[in-house]
Amino acid sequence: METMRMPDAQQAGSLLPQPSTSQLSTKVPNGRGARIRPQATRGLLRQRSIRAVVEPPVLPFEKDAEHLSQWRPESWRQLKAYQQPNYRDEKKLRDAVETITRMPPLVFAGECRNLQSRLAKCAAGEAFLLQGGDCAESFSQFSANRIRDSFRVMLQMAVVAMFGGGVPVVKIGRMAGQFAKPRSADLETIDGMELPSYRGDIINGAEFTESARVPDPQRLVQAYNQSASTLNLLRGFSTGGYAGLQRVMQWNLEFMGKSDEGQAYMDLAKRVEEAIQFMEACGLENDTPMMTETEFYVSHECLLLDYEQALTREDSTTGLWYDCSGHFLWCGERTRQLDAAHVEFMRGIANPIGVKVSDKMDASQLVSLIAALNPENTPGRLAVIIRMGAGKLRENMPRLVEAVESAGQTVTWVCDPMHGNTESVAGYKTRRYERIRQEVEAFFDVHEQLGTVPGGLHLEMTGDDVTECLGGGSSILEADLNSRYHTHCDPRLNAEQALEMAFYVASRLRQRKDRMSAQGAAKPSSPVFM
Ligand SMILES: O=C[C@H](O)[C@H](O)COP(=O)(O)O
Ligand SMILES: C=C(OP(=O)(O)O)C(=O)O
Ligand SMILES: [Mn+2]
Repeated sequence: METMRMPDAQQAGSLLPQPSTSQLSTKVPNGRGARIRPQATRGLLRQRSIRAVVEPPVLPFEKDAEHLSQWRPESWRQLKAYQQPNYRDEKKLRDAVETITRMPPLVFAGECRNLQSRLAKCAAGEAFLLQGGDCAESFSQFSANRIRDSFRVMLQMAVVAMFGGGVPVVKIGRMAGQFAKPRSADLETIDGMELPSYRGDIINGAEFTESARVPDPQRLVQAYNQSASTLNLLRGFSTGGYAGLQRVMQWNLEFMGKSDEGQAYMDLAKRVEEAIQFMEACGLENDTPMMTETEFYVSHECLLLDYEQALTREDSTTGLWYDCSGHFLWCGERTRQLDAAHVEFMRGIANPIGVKVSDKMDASQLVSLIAALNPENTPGRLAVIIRMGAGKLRENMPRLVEAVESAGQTVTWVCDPMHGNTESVAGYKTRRYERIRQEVEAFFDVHEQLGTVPGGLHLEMTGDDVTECLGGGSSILEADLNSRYHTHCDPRLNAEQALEMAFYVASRLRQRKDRMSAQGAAKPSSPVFM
């Protein structure tokens, strides 16, 4: 049986920067490493005889096998870690980290490997990733019903995209760990009063009081416990019958039945049900896992490195390190510096990972970052999550995609249409559905023009009937924002808006599939997962 080895308790618990050791022998005294070219990428360029449009990447630290073998869960401590809290009480932090270090992993290495193979299919255009959930999970809004409702909308969206678009959908929740938030500003001012910014419930409280905003290490343990409960319920829903395809009609949420999206969903679900009945008449066994279960993975931003280190365990089967806080971790736009702590941590974990990329990224920088995070160029290992804003994507994404393609790098291209489209309206942080849809449209258009693969969609969304994003079929107006604005950080699509987006994505996936079939290039999708 597969087991996970915990990092040495003393090392994991040691919160002080480790003294320079042989681990990072290529480091030069100023903290930046020797600048050499990555072996893996050079080899690839030779093998595939692809001419790079950018100079081969130059990395701040060596990426050879020896260096990777010297990586430790605490190696990041030697580099600058952005967006970390300043804990006042080191001892309390050490205790909290030690508590989590002794806790069981939340996910297993084998699950992460399965997900990676699914994501490789997304990179190849044989499946599509749907990743969604809260901007910030919270302690106060933690409830079984909320988890169920978000899960249920994800199931509905997946059915729409699969039946409408004709491709398998890989589902990943921003759930069971999505607590830590990077912020643009360290301080927040309200009515002349200045306090430290809210950084997510794993760090401090959202209430605008001095005491709530003090980072509290005990919150790490609470976040771990809540993640464990959330994951437990999600595993129950996924495998206990709730997610069985025969229940496709029953997933419609109460309040959606009356809306246009709810009706469109019911029409589609009816057709799915008929198709299942037809297949049953043909002899399909309806009690196989394919019909009664679903695969559902969890993810969050790999931001709070004390927490991530404490859950990083060595997999006894492969000897690789997995961050067992979630199946998939991503590096945020604000913490993706090549020479800093988050990239150092993430390059050493074997989970499938992602990196957020805005229009600020330049092409050679991206090629270097990809080489650092995926030196073996393993399909499914790395998702590049583009978040540029509807206006900027058409102008800025092509040069990035072209550079990565020319370098022979395989990534899963994912669209986050949320974070580049945030605006402030009537004192609320909001996003317009139309802008979000336009960014998704631009993402599909650019891939179509370049002949590359739109691999997935990353949304901030909820199963609740919130009024946080404007527009969509449900026509949320500016005056509605204060009615059900519940998010602790960024505005989310509500269930109707999310479903509407799924119909749009399905239409683009269908067009793509038809185009590929007409060119004789479509590969049969393997229906091994839903
Ligand atoms: O979720 C992402 C970020 O944490 C969030 O967009 C930051 O918001 P801010 O710009 O208000 O700090
Ligand atoms: C912080 C987030 O995104 P980004 O890093 O793209 O701003 C997020 O996904 O919540
Ligand atoms: Mn967000």
